[in-house]
Amino acid sequence: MAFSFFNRRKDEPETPAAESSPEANEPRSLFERMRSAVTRTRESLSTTLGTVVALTREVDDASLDDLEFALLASDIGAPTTNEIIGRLRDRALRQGIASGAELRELLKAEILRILTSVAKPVYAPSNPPEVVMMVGVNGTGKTTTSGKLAALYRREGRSVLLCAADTFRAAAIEQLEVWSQRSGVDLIKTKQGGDPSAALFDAASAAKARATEILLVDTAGRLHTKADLMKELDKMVRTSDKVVPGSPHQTLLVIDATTGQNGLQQARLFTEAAKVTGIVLTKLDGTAKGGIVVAIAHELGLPVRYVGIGEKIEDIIEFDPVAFTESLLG
Ligand SMILES: Nc1nc2c(ncn2[C@@H]2O[C@H](COP(=O)(O)OP(=O)(O)OP(=O)(O)O)[C@@H](O)[C@H]2O)c(=O)[nH]1
Repeated sequence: MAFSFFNRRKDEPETPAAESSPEANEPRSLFERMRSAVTRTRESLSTTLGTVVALTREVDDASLDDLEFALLASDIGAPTTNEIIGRLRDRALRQGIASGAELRELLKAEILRILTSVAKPVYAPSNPPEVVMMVGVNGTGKTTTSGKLAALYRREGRSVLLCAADTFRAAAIEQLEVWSQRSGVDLIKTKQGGDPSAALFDAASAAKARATEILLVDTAGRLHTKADLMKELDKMVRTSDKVVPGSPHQTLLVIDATTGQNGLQQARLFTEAAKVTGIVLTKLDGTAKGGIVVAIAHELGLPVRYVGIGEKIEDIIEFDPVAFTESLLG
């Protein structure tokens, strides 16, 4: 289990919370940060779950119906909820589960099973750079995630380069420039309205020449239905492969957790059009729809790699199925 600690760099801006509370300056464990990120989902789940799995309550059809309702309310979605409830019903009958506490443990095991079944290790290529592209619809947090990841990898001691290939949105390049300064990571860019593949060509060539370990590519927001923008994405992939054969090594689809089932639907259509290797789920901090993590794993078969838990530079954590499940139901 990767319960790692993250420290704020000295030159990063402090938050108002950090100024007012001495504990806020202490590095928090991944588990604590995950637990705080899913607070709203946990609270919403536990209102119903609390009564369903109260120690004394018997496991019957009515309690399973209540549980089904609680799971749907957290945006786990109908197909995933049905699968979980079906398996819980079987096991409750087979194993003679009589108490809510045991049912809670079974539920945790089911969620963990779904999340770990899609977890895959990421292997860096033998020759740098590893090219990682951020893709997704508008406003999900691609630029912010690129900046946060640049800082995270830097803190881990890896060399990083940023590429501003979102030449579409007016402020995207300037926004990434700010993240580049904050994280101390160089940025390769072109002008607004320029060809994103040209920026990527330059960035991949520079990363190769400098033997930079990771090249993070921020791309423009696009819908899978916009044929011209999807063609542009194809061109970027081909360009990347030409400069660094076999790349991009990772294509991370950035999804906004607050959009819940809508985000899942967008993701489904997006994965059909682009070769997505993993998910970054942003804005988990502001939503009671954290169950979407489980739906993504079950319905898309894709691992969630990172979750965004706020707007600050350190507000990103590597997704850990055990930490997530314990935070939600522990
Ligand atoms: N609370 C919270 N806000 C976030 C998180 N990630 C991103 N945001 C905010 O979401 C908004 C959109 O983020 P951007 O990074 O600009 O989104 P984008 O995907 O690059 O946008 P386009 O280029 O238009 O597609 C910004 O206000 C971010 O601060 C997160 O994990 N939590």
